[in-house]
Amino acid sequence: MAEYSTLGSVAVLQVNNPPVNSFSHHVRQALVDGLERAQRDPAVRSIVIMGKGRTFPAGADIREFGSGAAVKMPNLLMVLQAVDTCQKPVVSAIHGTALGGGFELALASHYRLAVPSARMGLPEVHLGILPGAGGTQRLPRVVGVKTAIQMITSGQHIKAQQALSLGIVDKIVQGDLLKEAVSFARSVEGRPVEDRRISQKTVPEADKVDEVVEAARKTILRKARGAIAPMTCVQAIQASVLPFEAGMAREAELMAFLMTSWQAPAQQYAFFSEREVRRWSHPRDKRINFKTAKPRVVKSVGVVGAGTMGMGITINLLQAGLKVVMLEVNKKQLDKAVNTIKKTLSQKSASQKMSQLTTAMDYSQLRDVDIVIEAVFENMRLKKEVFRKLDAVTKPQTILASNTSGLNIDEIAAVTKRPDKVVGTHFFAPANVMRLLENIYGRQTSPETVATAMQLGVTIGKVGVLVGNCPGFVGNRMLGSYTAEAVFLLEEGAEPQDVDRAIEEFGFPMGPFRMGDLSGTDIGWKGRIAKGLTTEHGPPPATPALYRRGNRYCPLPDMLCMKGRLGQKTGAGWYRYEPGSRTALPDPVVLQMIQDYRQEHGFKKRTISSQEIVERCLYPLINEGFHILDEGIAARSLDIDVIYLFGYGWPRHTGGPMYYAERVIGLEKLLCSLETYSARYPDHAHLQPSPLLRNMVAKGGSLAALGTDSKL
Ligand SMILES: CC(C)(COP(=O)(O)OP(=O)(O)OC[C@H]1O[C@@H](n2cnc3c(N)ncnc32)[C@H](O)[C@@H]1OP(=O)(O)O)[C@@H](O)C(=O)NCCC(=O)NCCSC(=O)C[C@@H](O)CCCCCCCCCCCCC(=O)O
Ligand SMILES: NC(=O)c1ccc[n+]([C@@H]2O[C@H](COP(=O)([O-])OP(=O)(O)OC[C@H]3O[C@@H](n4cnc5c(N)ncnc54)[C@H](O)[C@@H]3O)[C@@H](O)[C@H]2O)c1
Repeated sequence: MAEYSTLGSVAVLQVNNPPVNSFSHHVRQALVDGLERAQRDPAVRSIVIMGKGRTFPAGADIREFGSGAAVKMPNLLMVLQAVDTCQKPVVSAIHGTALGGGFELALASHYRLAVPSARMGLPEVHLGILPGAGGTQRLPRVVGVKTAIQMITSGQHIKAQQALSLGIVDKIVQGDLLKEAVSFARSVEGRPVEDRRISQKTVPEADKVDEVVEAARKTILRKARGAIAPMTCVQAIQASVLPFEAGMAREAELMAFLMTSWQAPAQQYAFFSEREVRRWSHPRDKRINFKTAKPRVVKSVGVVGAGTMGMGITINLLQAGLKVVMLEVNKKQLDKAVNTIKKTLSQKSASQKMSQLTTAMDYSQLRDVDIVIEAVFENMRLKKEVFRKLDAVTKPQTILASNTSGLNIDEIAAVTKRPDKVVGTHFFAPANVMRLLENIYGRQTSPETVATAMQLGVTIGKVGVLVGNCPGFVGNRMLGSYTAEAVFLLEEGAEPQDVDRAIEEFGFPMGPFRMGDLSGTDIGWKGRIAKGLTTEHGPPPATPALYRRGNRYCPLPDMLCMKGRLGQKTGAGWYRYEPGSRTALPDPVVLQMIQDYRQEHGFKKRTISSQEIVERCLYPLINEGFHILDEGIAARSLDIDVIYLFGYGWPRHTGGPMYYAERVIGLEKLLCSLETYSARYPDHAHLQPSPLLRNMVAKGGSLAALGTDSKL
């Protein structure tokens, strides 16, 4: 609702709809009623609108979309029209976050005040829509088309001070917001409101709009990669040079187009799923769930191994204000890590944050930490050795976590006397940037240990997802079938750039081969050597070239590594790189290597369409997701989607692999395609449809109903 009160001549409308004061139908109704009442009351000479509790309204109530409630009268457009055309000055007083429709309400008001900590913006693009309550028409009238495009297509929040410099906010007020807003409202009473209406202004430098739009179009099309909302936002902004009513009509038309697209519900699902993963639970052990399991307090963390991951994890922990003891066996590496950490921490707080860091080469220095995160080489023998040491030196209550990318957590836990306190905390590179934290419980991990790992994720600003233990866990296990199929496509005729292009057009920031070059082609190679699938010099003796343990195997990635082509770090991988450049250039050497290989093994080169590339790479990945759900490794399909959205660059506008499978491809079609491909390639095990997928197609039922994500 919106609470109505008066303070002398000022009517105050306080939106009260926790948690974020979104514009649910009852709020809209109360605002319209409140405005009418204030208009009617001769004693009222000005109006203040603000949010109660933590924030100014954060926009439309997203849960109303698709339910019919968003269009129930009065809709948000009508509320804002009432504000804009009000004959008495309306002042929006902003604290917290004025987002989407909330910010649009502020723009429809005649004056805007903000506290210094307030932030504002139009993040609708992340929900697959546009600011459809006049945001695309009013914002350019204040800041110009260029800045409006930048703000709206990025969805970025700006701070109060920046809003002031852009002319969005009239004044930043210190102290009590209500008191300040009422005093400001009194000061403008009796002044004409006509020239305060943004809707009546014209867009600055309107004659340059087409030029600005054309420049923006190129960048956006390159960045948006299949998402339709960003460019549609630009089209709406372009219409802001028209008379206001005509621009609003264009905005409404484009909003309707987006609202009825398949991408908007996918992005809204992604928004809620990101939040839903906080309500984690073990699919079978009732004690392990977010409601009852209590975390231990973590103030200090040990990080073992100061390589790529240990360094990133340490930066992340320091940024969150935690104390860190970083241990490394190699002194040179330790010094290098300290230097990198210092450089990465922001100048302003570097020295304070660095004072929280202790470096160590002796394990006994870890004795007092609350949790240790191990990030040494991916080698089971070494991990066991490290965990034995950690078990011996740390306090009995210290939690021992491993950042392994996929080794068995139970096997690691078994070498300690505290298997209940052992957990997987799988960070993604670069660990201080990537938002995902895949937390893995083992057979004996206690509820308290799981809760502590999940809470640590919250403390350090990660999106934490809880999963079970299996080789590769959820993310890397699914990725295995994707990368395997990508190299099979090379055998048949595709070139690395064909595969990458198709996957990037689908929406990934990078295809599998460019990605491989970035992370280092030797990561997978070392893993395959450790598993005995290959050796540094080729296949193990007496091994058929194209099979391993009865499964189809493509040795091309091993051959690449044997040539010393380890990716960007060696200047050559699947592509070649000019010195100092990260641009992937197709390399005739690699293409010849692939061609020779095809000839040697009797593969006939054929042209492979982008559609086949996408299906052959993504369908087995999704199929593995079904196996994972079937085994209870992921509790819900949304957990898998969030892992892929935040850890693997899966395009957000498709909702994530499982959402995409069910709502965009359709399970029946997915099954049918997998059946076709597995009939064509009977020895590609990952193309065999999962029993769960078959079952769901046969019996019906939704992915959401398998888990607890019934709210979505
Ligand atoms: C606000 C935040 C920054 C707060 O972050 P914080 O981390 O503090 O908290 P959480 O993110 O955890 O959120 C807490 C809690 O609140 C839920 N929530 C947040 N925002 C909303 C919201 N806007 N609506 C509903 N629920 C919300 C969140 O899910 C959490 O609850 P949970 O149970 O999940 O844990 C941060 O939350 C944030 O960034 N929020 C989103 C802000 C945003 O994106 N705002 C824009 C919303 S869209 C909008 O405003 C559209 C308008 O521009 C235009 C509307 C025009 C309408 C025109 C007429 C109708 C035409 C439409 C046709 C419809 C078709 C149809 O329906 O059929
Ligand atoms: N690099 C990635 O992209 C990535 C992503 C996710 C997870 N991981 C996992 O993180 C772990 C670390 O990977 P990385 O890429 O940071 O490796 P890295 O080779 O960059 O660093 C490992 C560090 O561990 C140190 N070390 C070795 N033995 C040690 C010991 N006994 N005690 C203390 N330090 C020791 C090494 O000197 C080295 O600096 C691995 O398990 C890996 O699978 C890596």
